[in-house]
Amino acid sequence: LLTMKDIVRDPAPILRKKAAEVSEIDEETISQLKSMREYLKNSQNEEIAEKYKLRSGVGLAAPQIGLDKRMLAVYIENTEGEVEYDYMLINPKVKSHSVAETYMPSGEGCLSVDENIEGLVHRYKRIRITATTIDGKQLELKAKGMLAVVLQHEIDHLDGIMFYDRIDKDFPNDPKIGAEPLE
Ligand SMILES: CC(C)(C)[C@H](NC(=O)Nc1cc(F)cc(F)c1)C(=O)N(CC(=O)NO)CC1CCCC1
Ligand SMILES: [Zn+2]
Repeated sequence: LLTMKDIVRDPAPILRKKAAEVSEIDEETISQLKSMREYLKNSQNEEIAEKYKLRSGVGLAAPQIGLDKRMLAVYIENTEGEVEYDYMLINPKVKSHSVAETYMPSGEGCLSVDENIEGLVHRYKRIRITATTIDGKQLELKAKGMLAVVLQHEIDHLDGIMFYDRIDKDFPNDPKIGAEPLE
């Protein structure tokens, strides 16, 4: 069971590395990716999160648990506890994206960053990605809104990019022209 002690904190070299492509989807890779998804699911369950002191997460990239592998998990429940997004992606790749940008109005955080860093992180409003799933199938995913933001944040982790790298140093809280806040 993954807990907060398994989550690598900034600054750590692995968080600044370009993660390696997953060449073979073996049993170990599948179980590692499942444990990442399980962390997110557990962290959104009140009793389990409380019991194991888990920070409630919506996405997790393999380097954040010390794995040099290009894979990520996204798990988002809505307020009624219904699953909205549930993905385990291997070798994800952004194939195209909108010109339009969006941002989380309250800024972003990160499970690997303990302090709050203020400022807007601009992301593409819509993205089209391809990835491989744990059953070895190719998947194409068109994402917008929250899912697009989470996927971009996690794919950045696979490229050694932290959310705060994308905050404007001079005008951190200024929305870019034409960017719409995530509703
Ligand atoms: C770091 C943390 C604050 C825990 C963040 N959670 C989060 O943003 N939850 C959230 C946001 C909403 F807008 C509405 C809602 F219902 C819940 C998160 O899990 N991550 C995952 C992470 O660190 N992955 O590496 C950071 C998010 C910032 C933008 C996308 C992922
Ligand atoms: Zn993060």
